[in-house]
Amino acid sequence: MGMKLYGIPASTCTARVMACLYEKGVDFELIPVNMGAGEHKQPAFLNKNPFGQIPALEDGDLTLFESRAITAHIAEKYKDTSYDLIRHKNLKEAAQVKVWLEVESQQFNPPISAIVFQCFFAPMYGMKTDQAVIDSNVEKLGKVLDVYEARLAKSKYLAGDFYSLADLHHLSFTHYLFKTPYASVFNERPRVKAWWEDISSRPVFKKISPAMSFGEK
Ligand SMILES: N[C@@H](CCC(=O)N[C@@H](CSO)C(=O)NCC(=O)O)C(=O)O
Repeated sequence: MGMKLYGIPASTCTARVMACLYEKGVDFELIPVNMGAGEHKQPAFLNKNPFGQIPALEDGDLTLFESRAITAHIAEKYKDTSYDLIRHKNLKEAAQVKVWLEVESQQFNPPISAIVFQCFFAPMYGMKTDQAVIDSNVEKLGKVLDVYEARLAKSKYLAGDFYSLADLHHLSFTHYLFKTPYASVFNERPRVKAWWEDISSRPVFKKISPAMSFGEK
């Protein structure tokens, strides 16, 4: 029985897992969760993720949640299949992948998720967009991307001269950022812009990006 991924393709964190599954060529069944009906807060789903958030993954008798833990499991389980996302044969390269995986989660994700929330979810939930929150997080994201700009002067990708899970983890939120008026935070940094164009030109991104939309123009 194949893997079951619970979530929706428009969700950044579900799309992060789908990108990893596609990159590894692993079959899976996507089981939609009806967020509008609050299905993710019902007992059946809370049994899969006690925090009541999508995605969750069932891999045989293993049930996982947290998208980055799920992708790490997939990348490890299928490390000898298709493209090596975690450089498991080279301890130093693998260590750099671990660093930049954390950088995405700890430094990049907080500001970019705040901007995406304000631009997409606040209006959707009938909340007023807080421009001050956007402005401060665009500035914060800019400082993070200044570090990326310097890093990408030394290596083609974040963890080294190889595409890795660390780059892949950036795909879904950045896709949404480019739908906001704040794409300049990427485009005004030439190496970051070139890096984004490179990683978003991979077939995987073409598979996940069409569904990532909340009905915006
Ligand atoms: N750290 C977790 C975040 C999951 C998350 O925010 N999921 C969102 C949808 S993705 O934008 C979600 O389920 N939101 C509904 C809610 O939080 O109630 C992960 O990486 O899996």
